[in-house]
Amino acid sequence: MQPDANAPSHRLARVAAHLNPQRPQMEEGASALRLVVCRAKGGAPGFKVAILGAAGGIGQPLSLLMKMNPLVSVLHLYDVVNTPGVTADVSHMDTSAVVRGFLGAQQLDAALTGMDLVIIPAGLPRKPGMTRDDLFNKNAGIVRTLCEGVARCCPNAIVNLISNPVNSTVPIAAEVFKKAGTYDPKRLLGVTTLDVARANTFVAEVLGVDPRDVSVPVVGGHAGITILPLLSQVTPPSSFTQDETRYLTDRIQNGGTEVVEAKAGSGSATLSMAFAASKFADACLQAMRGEAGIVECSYVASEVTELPFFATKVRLGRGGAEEILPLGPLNDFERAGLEAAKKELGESIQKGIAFMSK
Ligand SMILES: NC(=O)C1=CN([C@@H]2O[C@H](COP(=O)(O)OP(=O)(O)OC[C@H]3O[C@@H](n4cnc5c(N)ncnc54)[C@H](O)[C@@H]3O)[C@@H](O)[C@H]2O)C=CC1
Ligand SMILES: O=C([O-])CC(=O)C(=O)O
Repeated sequence: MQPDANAPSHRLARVAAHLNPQRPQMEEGASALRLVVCRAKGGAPGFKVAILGAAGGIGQPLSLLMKMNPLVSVLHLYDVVNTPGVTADVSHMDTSAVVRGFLGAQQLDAALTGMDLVIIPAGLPRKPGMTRDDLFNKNAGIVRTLCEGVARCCPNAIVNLISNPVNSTVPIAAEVFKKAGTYDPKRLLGVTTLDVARANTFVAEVLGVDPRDVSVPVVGGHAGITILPLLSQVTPPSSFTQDETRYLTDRIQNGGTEVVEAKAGSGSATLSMAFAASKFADACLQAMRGEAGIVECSYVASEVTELPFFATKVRLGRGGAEEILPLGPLNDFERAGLEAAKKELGESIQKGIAFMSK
């Protein structure tokens, strides 16, 4: 007969295991331990999600938002600093996900083992005057190390990669997974949802409508002119003057810089990014659960252009980006933008691939 983990004799042991899940021993017997592990591993319905860089500007509000997501049963928070505090704090929210913290490189594997979805906002943010590419030297190595951990410990997980420069870090992650023999292009998704959120917001402002009623496809990549909003494909169908098109395109392409300058040296977008990352992760989780018809923009391995990676709308499914949707009809302004975007994007992709062949 199964022992009852809720029996008074076992209750405190179960709580203790939650407080310190790395604890190798349980005082109250192995049978209770098995039950605890069963529940903590997702005995409750839901997915196991890890956030790498969880103590950062994005990581903290993203941890909060993922703790609120009913599709999450287990939430692992990993960083090289401050995870005990963030974990203690978030774990007091009375939502169902079980939260565990992991600190430092020696706990990376424990953080990743068994995860279904890994969200990566680890790495340096910009300061005024920097481009995203200026982050390459620091963040390329961080992304490589973390993705090596994913390949080792949860090779079937879906990865949502946020760390900049996304145009190069996604190709780096792909090379890591190829080297490890675990690469499935469908499972590696660069997060460009903030570009879409900004596009929806700025277009709604111009149209004088609620941003929740607006949907703007944003394609290409995630830096400057590689961010290409397709204003000709806005829903609800809308037309814009030339001035409006130039204003909107420029504002969407430079939305990140707008925040970096406003924060004046204290970082880049964190709150809107956590919101966007949580929206994208939720879309992935819903698709992983079998929900049909979920379409989001994402920077993925793609054959839509001659470049190996490109952001377009993708249809999400149980296995990640199951269908890459075409660009659709572009107007002259967008076609010119596409050519400029492809040139810069191609160089950023090559830089990522070259980093991994050193
Ligand atoms: N894809 C997108 O749309 C966006 C991407 N970003 C990027 O997200 C990244 C994070 O931004 P913030 O959270 O504002 O920066 P932050 O500096 O506030 O936080 C980064 C966190 O990463 C951690 N970290 C550093 N090395 C690590 C490692 N090896 N393993 C695990 N954690 C590590 C740091 O300890 C820190 O807690 C930046 O690269 C930024 O450019 C930011 C906004 C939007
Ligand atoms: O601009 C930055 O450095 C951060 C980012 O990617 C964004 O806000 O879109």
